[in-house]
Amino acid sequence: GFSSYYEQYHSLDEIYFWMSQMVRNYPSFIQQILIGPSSEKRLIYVLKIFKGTSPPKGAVWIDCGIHAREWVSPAFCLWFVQHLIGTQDKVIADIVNTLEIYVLPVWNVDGYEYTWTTDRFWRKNRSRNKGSECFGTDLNRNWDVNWCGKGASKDPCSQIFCGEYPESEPEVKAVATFFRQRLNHIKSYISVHSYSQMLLFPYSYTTSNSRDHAELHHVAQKAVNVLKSVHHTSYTYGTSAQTIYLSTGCSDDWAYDMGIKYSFTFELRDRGRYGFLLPMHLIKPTCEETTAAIIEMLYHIVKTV
Ligand SMILES: NCCCCC[C@@H](C[SeH])C(=O)O
Ligand SMILES: [Zn+2]
Ligand SMILES: [Zn+2]
Repeated sequence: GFSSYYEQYHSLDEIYFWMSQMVRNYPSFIQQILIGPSSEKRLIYVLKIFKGTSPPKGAVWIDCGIHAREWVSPAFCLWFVQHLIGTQDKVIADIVNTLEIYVLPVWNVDGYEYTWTTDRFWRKNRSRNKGSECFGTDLNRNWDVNWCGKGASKDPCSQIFCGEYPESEPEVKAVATFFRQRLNHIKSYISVHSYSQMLLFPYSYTTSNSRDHAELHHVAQKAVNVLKSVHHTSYTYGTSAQTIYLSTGCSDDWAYDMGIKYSFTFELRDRGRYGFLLPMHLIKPTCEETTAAIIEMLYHIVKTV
């Protein structure tokens, strides 16, 4: 049937144009924030969405496209922004009138472009590695939290190369700086990946539970139940190390240890039938169920501020 703009994958240039159009069409609700350059000097933009008339009580952060080949992730961020702006839903109104929503539609801009031009299965960024023919660092292993321990690699040719040192990558430095400038303002960190159908929360670097395990487990359980109610999609959920694998230098563990309690990572559809090549016709159901889950989480969070 008719496939709208939001049921297709879009190139980096199309997404830059989309961002400029959203800011032009909704200047009172959406602002574009330049957070820094990528290693190939492309620009990384965050959209800030807020509809409140009184000052916000806090902010939440959602990033997409940290891993280049996970195309449904940026597709979700575009869908989610459109949904926040386009619906009159009371729950959403409550959220966007109370919290600022920061959305980073494509984090790994160089890698994403590379998957459109050269290698559909590229994961890392495209920075040069000294003394190696291999390019790229895994932006989800480059954070200053148990950096380069188990579940990361010091081999520049590895898909999980941790980088030369913590925050060595401009894409990571840009987001880390953004967070350090807003630490007590940002209440939640949500990172959107694919694929596996999982909702994960700290820790990745240890199988131990965090001090907020009970609450994070409760929020994840409710979110997964809401997600399932939309199209019967089953998700597993739990701490990363207990649910998927041990990994160090991850963005969500870093955010949590910086004091951002509500720190989550989504692995969207599917479970391997299509994997990273999720067909266009599955973008809509995937985004509908994920939006419902995240709205449920934000509704929980907005009641705590
Ligand atoms: N700490 C992040 C949750 C566990 C790993 C997530 C996946 C997404 Se592709 C990874 O970065 O390997
Ligand atoms: Zn990923
Ligand atoms: Zn993944």
